[in-house]
Amino acid sequence: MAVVITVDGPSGAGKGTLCHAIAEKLNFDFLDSGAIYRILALAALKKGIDLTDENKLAELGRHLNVQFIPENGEINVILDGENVRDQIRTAEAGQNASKIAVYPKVREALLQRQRDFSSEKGLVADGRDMGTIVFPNAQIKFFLEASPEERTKRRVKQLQEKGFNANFDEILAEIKERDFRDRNREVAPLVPAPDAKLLDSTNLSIDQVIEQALAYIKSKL
Ligand SMILES: Nc1ncnc2c1ncn2[C@@H]1O[C@H](COP(=O)(O)OP(=O)(O)OP(=O)(O)O)[C@@H](O)[C@H]1O
Ligand SMILES: Nc1ccn([C@@H]2O[C@H](COP(=O)(O)O)[C@@H](O)[C@H]2O)c(=O)n1
Repeated sequence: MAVVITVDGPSGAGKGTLCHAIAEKLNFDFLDSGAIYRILALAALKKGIDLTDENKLAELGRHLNVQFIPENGEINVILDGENVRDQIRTAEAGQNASKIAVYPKVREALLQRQRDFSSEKGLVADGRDMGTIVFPNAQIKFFLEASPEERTKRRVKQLQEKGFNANFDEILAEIKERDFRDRNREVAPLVPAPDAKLLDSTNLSIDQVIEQALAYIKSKL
């Protein structure tokens, strides 16, 4: 049976960083499920669909014309022929993704698209409901946490390194708002799967998180 490793947790906990490291180490495929919600929100705005129109969003989600094309270590995201890789990475795109992610019909419309990433090669899946809803039978599950303040510090650093201005208080408020929405929605809220290994990265370096995760994977596989 194809191996699936899930990594769920709040924004900025380090899920993407950990998933890339696991995928590289084990030569697994990688699913960035958050990108799919970001793409759908962007596609809706481009088509003039209101981000509160659940039925139209779900319809668009079922027919989303998107390809992920690797190039020079990056993944280009081609939506209706346009590379939207950078457009989906803004803070606004993250907030819009989290707004449409509350709708059950939207989540249902995107479910199979995410499951289709499962492959014989093995898959590491990054998201909010990977271990609870999308891949409930995954062999290995992680729930990666960090305090909101630490996650804000990381985001500020990340933005400053890219040459953007970053205000700590504003980013902390955005992170808390997104956390609240993700943890309290009625469908597929952000919660650890009962069988997930909890990792708190607040006081761990990237290398320490990767080391602990790989040791756990080795003990399970
Ligand atoms: N343990 C860590 N210590 C310090 N910085 C970290 C750690 N883990 C990740 N980072 C840094 O924090 C930032 C956010 O990490 P990452 O993008 O992996 O988080 P994420 O959980 O995938 O966030 P999102 O869900 O919003 O995509 C990156 O700049 C990354 O290098
Ligand atoms: N499995 C998932 C993944 C993401 N979301 C929602 O999308 C937002 C953006 O996710 P990022 O990981 O790219 O930051 C996120 O805040 C969630 O609302 C989701 O619901 N389920």
